[in-house]
Amino acid sequence: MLLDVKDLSIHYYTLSGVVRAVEGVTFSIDKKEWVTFVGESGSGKSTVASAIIRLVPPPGKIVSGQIMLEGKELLKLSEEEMRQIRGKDISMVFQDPMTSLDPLRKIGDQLVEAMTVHGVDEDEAKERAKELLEKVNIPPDRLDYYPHQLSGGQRQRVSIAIAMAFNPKLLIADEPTTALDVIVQDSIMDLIQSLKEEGTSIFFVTHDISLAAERSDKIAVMYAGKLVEFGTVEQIVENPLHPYTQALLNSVPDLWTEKPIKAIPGYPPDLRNPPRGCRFHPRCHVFAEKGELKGLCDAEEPMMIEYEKGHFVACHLYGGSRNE
Ligand SMILES: Nc1ncnc2c1ncn2[C@@H]1O[C@H](COP(=O)(O)OP(=O)(O)OP(=O)(O)O)[C@@H](O)[C@H]1O
Ligand code: NI
Repeated sequence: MLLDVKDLSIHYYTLSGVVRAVEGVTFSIDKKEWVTFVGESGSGKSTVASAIIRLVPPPGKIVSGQIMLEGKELLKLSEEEMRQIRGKDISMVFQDPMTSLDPLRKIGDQLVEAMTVHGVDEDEAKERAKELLEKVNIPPDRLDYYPHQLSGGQRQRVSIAIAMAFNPKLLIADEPTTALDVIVQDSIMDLIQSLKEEGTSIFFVTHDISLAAERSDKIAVMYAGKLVEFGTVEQIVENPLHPYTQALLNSVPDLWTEKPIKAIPGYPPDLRNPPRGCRFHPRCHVFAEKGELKGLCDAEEPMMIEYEKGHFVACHLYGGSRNE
Protein backbone atom coordinates (compact mmCIF):
# COMPACT_ATOMS: atom_id res chain seq x y z
CA MET A 1 0.00 0.00 0.00
CA LEU A 2 1.33 3.43 -0.89
CA LEU A 3 -1.45 5.86 0.04
CA ASP A 4 -4.18 5.13 2.52
CA VAL A 5 -6.88 7.75 3.01
CA LYS A 6 -9.44 7.19 5.75
CA ASP A 7 -12.64 9.04 6.49
CA LEU A 8 -11.41 12.32 5.00
CA SER A 9 -13.72 15.32 5.41
CA ILE A 10 -13.00 18.82 4.12
CA HIS A 11 -15.15 21.90 4.58
CA TYR A 12 -14.91 25.38 3.08
CA TYR A 13 -15.89 28.02 5.62
CA THR A 14 -17.42 30.67 3.37
CA LEU A 15 -19.32 33.81 4.32
CA SER A 16 -22.50 32.22 3.04
CA GLY A 17 -22.11 28.99 4.99
CA VAL A 18 -20.08 25.82 5.45
CA VAL A 19 -19.54 23.96 2.16
CA ARG A 20 -19.28 20.24 2.95
CA ALA A 21 -17.05 19.61 -0.05
CA VAL A 22 -15.71 16.20 0.97
CA GLU A 23 -17.31 13.89 3.55
CA GLY A 24 -15.98 10.61 4.88
CA VAL A 25 -13.90 9.65 1.86
CA THR A 26 -11.91 6.40 2.23
CA PHE A 27 -9.71 4.79 -0.43
CA SER A 28 -6.20 3.55 -1.03
CA ILE A 29 -3.66 3.47 -3.83
CA ASP A 30 -1.12 0.69 -4.25
CA LYS A 31 2.43 1.07 -5.50
CA LYS A 32 2.50 1.58 -9.30
CA GLU A 33 -1.28 1.83 -9.37
CA TRP A 34 -3.20 4.42 -11.41
CA VAL A 35 -6.42 5.51 -9.72
CA THR A 36 -8.71 7.97 -11.47
CA PHE A 37 -11.29 10.11 -9.67
CA VAL A 38 -14.35 10.93 -11.77
CA GLY A 39 -17.54 12.85 -11.09
CA GLU A 40 -19.37 15.97 -12.15
CA SER A 41 -18.06 19.46 -11.59
CA GLY A 42 -18.11 20.34 -7.89
CA SER A 43 -18.09 16.75 -6.63
CA GLY A 44 -14.90 17.33 -4.63
CA LYS A 45 -12.24 15.68 -6.80
CA SER A 46 -9.79 18.60 -6.72
CA THR A 47 -10.40 19.14 -3.03
CA VAL A 48 -9.36 15.55 -2.27
CA ALA A 49 -6.33 15.97 -4.55
CA SER A 50 -5.21 19.14 -2.79
CA ALA A 51 -5.67 17.56 0.64
CA ILE A 52 -3.18 14.80 -0.14
CA ILE A 53 -0.38 17.36 -0.39
CA ARG A 54 -1.99 19.47 2.32
CA LEU A 55 -2.66 22.41 0.04
CA VAL A 56 -6.42 22.81 0.44
CA PRO A 57 -6.99 26.45 -0.51
CA PRO A 58 -8.49 28.76 2.13
CA PRO A 59 -11.21 28.98 3.38
CA GLY A 60 -10.99 25.17 3.17
CA LYS A 61 -10.02 23.01 6.14
CA ILE A 62 -9.44 19.32 6.56
CA VAL A 63 -11.84 18.67 9.43
CA SER A 64 -11.18 14.97 9.97
CA GLY A 65 -9.51 11.91 8.58
CA GLN A 66 -6.16 10.31 8.03
CA ILE A 67 -3.81 10.44 5.06
CA MET A 68 -1.05 7.86 5.29
CA LEU A 69 1.84 7.74 2.83
CA GLU A 70 3.71 4.47 3.33
CA GLY A 71 2.49 4.42 6.90
CA LYS A 72 3.45 8.04 7.62
CA GLU A 73 0.53 10.18 8.77
CA LEU A 74 0.77 13.31 6.59
CA LEU A 75 -1.77 15.32 8.57
CA LYS A 76 0.48 15.11 11.63
CA LEU A 77 3.67 16.37 9.96
CA SER A 78 4.97 19.89 10.49
CA GLU A 79 4.77 22.31 7.57
CA GLU A 80 8.54 21.97 7.14
CA GLU A 81 8.32 18.17 6.97
CA MET A 82 5.50 18.49 4.47
CA ARG A 83 7.63 20.76 2.28
CA GLN A 84 10.22 17.99 2.11
CA ILE A 85 7.57 15.66 0.72
CA ARG A 86 6.04 18.02 -1.85
CA GLY A 87 7.82 17.89 -5.18
CA LYS A 88 9.85 14.92 -4.01
CA ASP A 89 7.70 12.06 -2.74
CA ILE A 90 4.47 13.58 -4.03
CA SER A 91 4.32 15.82 -7.11
CA MET A 92 1.37 17.56 -8.65
CA VAL A 93 0.38 18.75 -12.12
CA PHE A 94 -2.65 20.92 -12.77
CA GLN A 95 -5.06 21.66 -15.59
CA ASP A 96 -3.35 24.97 -16.26
CA PRO A 97 0.46 24.61 -16.13
CA MET A 98 0.72 28.35 -15.54
CA THR A 99 -0.56 27.83 -12.00
CA SER A 100 2.73 26.10 -11.18
CA LEU A 101 5.13 27.74 -13.67
CA ASP A 102 6.44 31.24 -13.05
CA PRO A 103 5.79 33.32 -16.20
CA LEU A 104 8.80 35.55 -15.51
CA ARG A 105 11.47 32.89 -15.26
CA LYS A 106 13.16 30.63 -17.79
CA ILE A 107 11.93 27.06 -17.66
CA GLY A 108 15.49 25.78 -17.16
CA ASP A 109 15.89 27.86 -14.00
CA GLN A 110 12.55 26.59 -12.73
CA LEU A 111 13.56 22.98 -13.34
CA VAL A 112 16.88 23.54 -11.58
CA GLU A 113 15.23 25.24 -8.62
CA ALA A 114 12.76 22.38 -8.18
CA MET A 115 15.82 20.22 -7.48
CA THR A 116 18.06 22.62 -5.54
CA VAL A 117 15.31 23.33 -2.97
CA HIS A 118 15.57 19.66 -2.08
CA GLY A 119 19.34 19.83 -1.70
CA VAL A 120 20.62 18.80 -5.15
CA ASP A 121 23.70 20.85 -6.06
CA GLU A 122 23.41 23.34 -8.86
CA ASP A 123 25.65 21.64 -11.45
CA GLU A 124 23.98 18.30 -11.02
CA ALA A 125 20.55 19.94 -11.21
CA LYS A 126 21.49 21.60 -14.52
CA GLU A 127 22.57 18.28 -15.94
CA ARG A 128 19.36 16.61 -14.73
CA ALA A 129 17.24 19.46 -16.14
CA LYS A 130 18.48 18.69 -19.64
CA GLU A 131 17.75 15.00 -19.23
CA LEU A 132 14.30 15.69 -17.87
CA LEU A 133 13.40 17.92 -20.81
CA GLU A 134 14.56 15.23 -23.20
CA LYS A 135 12.44 12.71 -21.37
CA VAL A 136 9.35 14.81 -22.05
CA ASN A 137 10.39 15.36 -25.67
CA ILE A 138 11.40 18.98 -25.48
CA PRO A 139 14.74 19.91 -27.09
CA PRO A 140 17.27 20.94 -24.40
CA ASP A 141 17.89 24.31 -26.07
CA ARG A 142 14.45 25.33 -24.76
CA LEU A 143 15.94 25.59 -21.26
CA ASP A 144 16.37 29.30 -22.00
CA TYR A 145 12.75 29.80 -23.02
CA TYR A 146 10.14 31.51 -20.93
CA PRO A 147 6.84 29.66 -20.45
CA HIS A 148 4.97 31.93 -22.90
CA GLN A 149 7.38 30.92 -25.69
CA LEU A 150 6.11 27.34 -25.50
CA SER A 151 2.82 25.85 -26.65
CA GLY A 152 0.23 24.76 -24.08
CA GLY A 153 1.16 21.13 -24.54
CA GLN A 154 4.88 21.89 -24.13
CA ARG A 155 4.19 23.90 -20.99
CA GLN A 156 2.30 20.96 -19.55
CA ARG A 157 5.22 18.70 -20.45
CA VAL A 158 7.58 21.07 -18.61
CA SER A 159 5.40 20.90 -15.51
CA ILE A 160 5.45 17.11 -15.79
CA ALA A 161 9.25 17.22 -16.16
CA ILE A 162 9.41 19.19 -12.90
CA ALA A 163 7.06 16.70 -11.26
CA MET A 164 9.31 13.85 -12.44
CA ALA A 165 12.52 15.33 -11.03
CA PHE A 166 12.72 12.94 -8.08
CA ASN A 167 10.83 9.91 -9.41
CA PRO A 168 8.00 10.67 -7.00
CA LYS A 169 6.13 7.92 -5.21
CA LEU A 170 2.86 9.59 -6.13
CA LEU A 171 1.88 11.92 -8.95
CA ILE A 172 -1.32 13.89 -8.51
CA ALA A 173 -2.63 14.99 -11.89
CA ASP A 174 -5.75 17.18 -11.72
CA GLU A 175 -7.29 17.34 -15.20
CA PRO A 176 -3.86 17.81 -16.80
CA THR A 177 -5.18 17.38 -20.34
CA THR A 178 -8.48 19.25 -20.22
CA ALA A 179 -7.12 22.43 -21.79
CA LEU A 180 -5.29 20.61 -24.61
CA ASP A 181 -6.35 19.29 -27.99
CA VAL A 182 -6.91 15.57 -28.39
CA ILE A 183 -3.57 14.64 -29.98
CA VAL A 184 -1.58 16.58 -27.40
CA GLN A 185 -3.79 15.05 -24.69
CA ASP A 186 -2.67 11.62 -25.76
CA SER A 187 1.01 12.50 -25.56
CA ILE A 188 0.52 13.81 -22.02
CA MET A 189 -1.30 10.60 -21.06
CA ASP A 190 1.61 8.62 -22.55
CA LEU A 191 4.04 10.56 -20.38
CA ILE A 192 2.06 9.92 -17.23
CA GLN A 193 1.89 6.27 -18.14
CA SER A 194 5.66 6.14 -18.59
CA LEU A 195 6.05 7.61 -15.12
CA LYS A 196 3.83 4.87 -13.77
CA GLU A 197 5.93 2.26 -15.52
CA GLU A 198 8.96 3.62 -13.69
CA GLY A 199 7.22 2.96 -10.39
CA THR A 200 5.13 6.04 -9.60
CA SER A 201 1.53 5.70 -8.43
CA ILE A 202 -0.96 8.02 -10.10
CA PHE A 203 -3.89 9.93 -8.60
CA PHE A 204 -5.67 11.26 -11.67
CA VAL A 205 -8.70 13.53 -11.86
CA THR A 206 -11.06 13.93 -14.80
CA HIS A 207 -14.76 14.30 -15.40
CA ASP A 208 -14.45 12.14 -18.49
CA ILE A 209 -15.15 8.57 -17.41
CA SER A 210 -14.07 7.19 -20.80
CA LEU A 211 -10.66 8.83 -20.40
CA ALA A 212 -10.53 7.29 -16.93
CA ALA A 213 -11.22 3.84 -18.29
CA GLU A 214 -8.47 3.98 -20.90
CA ARG A 215 -5.36 4.03 -18.75
CA SER A 216 -6.19 3.55 -15.14
CA ASP A 217 -6.22 0.48 -12.96
CA LYS A 218 -8.99 1.69 -10.67
CA ILE A 219 -11.78 4.23 -10.77
CA ALA A 220 -13.19 6.22 -7.85
CA VAL A 221 -16.58 7.82 -8.48
CA MET A 222 -17.44 10.93 -6.49
CA TYR A 223 -20.83 12.53 -6.13
CA ALA A 224 -21.48 15.70 -4.14
CA GLY A 225 -18.50 15.25 -1.84
CA LYS A 226 -18.99 11.53 -1.27
CA LEU A 227 -17.11 8.61 -2.71
CA VAL A 228 -19.98 6.49 -4.03
CA GLU A 229 -18.13 3.67 -5.81
CA PHE A 230 -14.56 2.40 -6.05
CA GLY A 231 -13.17 -0.57 -7.92
CA THR A 232 -11.08 -1.80 -10.80
CA VAL A 233 -11.82 -0.33 -14.23
CA GLU A 234 -13.36 -3.65 -15.19
CA GLN A 235 -15.62 -3.75 -12.14
CA ILE A 236 -16.78 -0.17 -12.65
CA VAL A 237 -17.28 -0.34 -16.41
CA GLU A 238 -18.66 -3.89 -16.73
CA ASN A 239 -20.65 -3.97 -13.52
CA PRO A 240 -21.40 -0.46 -12.28
CA LEU A 241 -23.38 -0.79 -9.05
CA HIS A 242 -24.28 2.73 -8.01
CA PRO A 243 -27.13 4.35 -9.98
CA TYR A 244 -24.92 7.44 -10.31
CA THR A 245 -22.06 5.44 -11.84
CA GLN A 246 -24.56 3.86 -14.23
CA ALA A 247 -25.85 7.31 -15.16
CA LEU A 248 -22.30 8.60 -15.72
CA LEU A 249 -21.52 5.70 -18.03
CA ASN A 250 -24.77 6.27 -19.93
CA SER A 251 -23.90 9.92 -20.37
CA VAL A 252 -20.86 9.24 -22.57
CA PRO A 253 -20.90 7.84 -26.11
CA ASP A 254 -20.07 4.15 -26.43
CA LEU A 255 -18.16 3.41 -29.61
CA TRP A 256 -19.11 -0.24 -29.62
CA THR A 257 -22.81 -0.36 -28.99
CA GLU A 258 -23.87 3.06 -30.25
CA LYS A 259 -26.35 3.17 -27.42
CA PRO A 260 -28.11 6.49 -27.01
CA ILE A 261 -26.44 9.08 -24.78
CA LYS A 262 -28.50 10.06 -21.80
CA ALA A 263 -27.68 13.16 -19.83
CA ILE A 264 -28.08 12.88 -16.06
CA PRO A 265 -31.25 14.80 -15.15
CA GLY A 266 -31.12 17.56 -12.57
CA TYR A 267 -28.15 19.23 -10.93
CA PRO A 268 -25.70 18.40 -8.17
CA PRO A 269 -26.88 19.78 -4.81
CA ASP A 270 -25.71 22.86 -2.94
CA LEU A 271 -23.09 21.47 -0.58
CA ARG A 272 -23.87 24.06 2.08
CA ASN A 273 -27.08 22.14 2.56
CA PRO A 274 -26.75 18.67 1.04
CA PRO A 275 -29.81 16.39 0.78
CA ARG A 276 -30.51 14.16 3.76
CA GLY A 277 -29.78 10.46 3.42
CA CYS A 278 -28.05 9.55 0.18
CA ARG A 279 -26.89 12.76 -1.47
CA PHE A 280 -27.84 11.36 -4.88
CA HIS A 281 -31.43 10.37 -4.05
CA PRO A 282 -33.15 13.43 -5.58
CA ARG A 283 -31.68 12.50 -8.99
CA CYS A 284 -31.72 8.72 -8.65
CA HIS A 285 -33.97 6.70 -10.97
CA VAL A 286 -34.09 3.80 -8.53
CA PHE A 287 -35.33 6.09 -5.77
CA ALA A 288 -37.93 7.51 -8.14
CA GLU A 289 -39.13 4.08 -9.25
CA LYS A 290 -38.78 1.80 -6.23
CA GLY A 291 -41.01 2.86 -3.40
CA GLU A 292 -39.69 0.35 -0.86
CA LEU A 293 -36.28 1.99 -0.54
CA LYS A 294 -37.68 5.41 0.08
CA GLY A 295 -37.67 5.14 3.84
CA LEU A 296 -33.88 4.72 3.66
CA CYS A 297 -32.57 6.73 0.73
CA ASP A 298 -33.90 10.08 1.89
CA ALA A 299 -33.24 9.41 5.57
CA GLU A 300 -30.12 7.31 6.15
CA GLU A 301 -26.68 7.85 4.74
CA PRO A 302 -25.55 4.72 2.92
CA MET A 303 -22.22 3.38 4.15
CA MET A 304 -19.49 2.05 1.91
CA ILE A 305 -19.61 -1.76 1.71
CA GLU A 306 -17.36 -4.19 -0.14
CA TYR A 307 -19.79 -5.77 -2.62
CA GLU A 308 -17.19 -8.09 -4.12
CA LYS A 309 -13.44 -8.22 -3.57
CA GLY A 310 -12.03 -4.75 -4.17
CA HIS A 311 -15.37 -3.35 -5.38
CA PHE A 312 -16.88 -0.85 -2.95
CA VAL A 313 -20.23 0.92 -3.16
CA ALA A 314 -22.27 3.23 -0.95
CA CYS A 315 -25.93 2.69 -1.90
CA HIS A 316 -28.91 1.26 -0.01
CA LEU A 317 -29.59 -1.15 -2.87
CA TYR A 318 -26.67 -3.18 -1.56
CA GLY A 319 -27.23 -2.78 2.18
CA GLY A 320 -24.82 -0.90 4.37
CA SER A 321 -27.21 1.38 6.20
CA ARG A 322 -26.18 2.47 9.68
CA ASN A 323 -29.24 0.71 11.12
CA GLU A 324 -28.37 -2.75 9.89
N1 LIG B 1 -12.10 28.07 -2.48
C1 LIG B 1 -13.34 27.61 -2.30
N2 LIG B 1 -14.24 28.26 -1.52
C2 LIG B 1 -15.48 27.79 -1.32
N3 LIG B 1 -15.95 26.65 -1.85
C3 LIG B 1 -15.12 25.96 -2.64
C4 LIG B 1 -13.78 26.38 -2.90
N4 LIG B 1 -13.19 25.48 -3.73
C5 LIG B 1 -14.13 24.54 -3.95
N5 LIG B 1 -15.28 24.81 -3.31
C6 LIG B 1 -16.53 24.01 -3.31
O1 LIG B 1 -16.20 22.69 -2.94
C7 LIG B 1 -16.91 21.75 -3.71
C8 LIG B 1 -15.93 20.80 -4.40
O2 LIG B 1 -15.15 21.53 -5.34
P1 LIG B 1 -13.97 20.86 -6.17
O3 LIG B 1 -13.28 21.94 -6.91
O4 LIG B 1 -13.17 20.00 -5.27
O5 LIG B 1 -14.79 19.94 -7.18
P2 LIG B 1 -14.27 19.18 -8.50
O6 LIG B 1 -14.89 17.83 -8.46
O7 LIG B 1 -12.79 19.26 -8.59
O8 LIG B 1 -14.96 20.03 -9.64
P3 LIG B 1 -14.42 20.40 -11.14
O9 LIG B 1 -14.67 19.18 -11.95
O10 LIG B 1 -15.29 21.54 -11.52
O11 LIG B 1 -12.98 20.75 -11.03
C9 LIG B 1 -17.78 22.56 -4.67
O12 LIG B 1 -19.05 22.67 -4.12
C10 LIG B 1 -17.09 23.89 -4.71
O13 LIG B 1 -18.02 24.91 -4.94
NI1 NI C 1 -11.55 20.05 -10.00
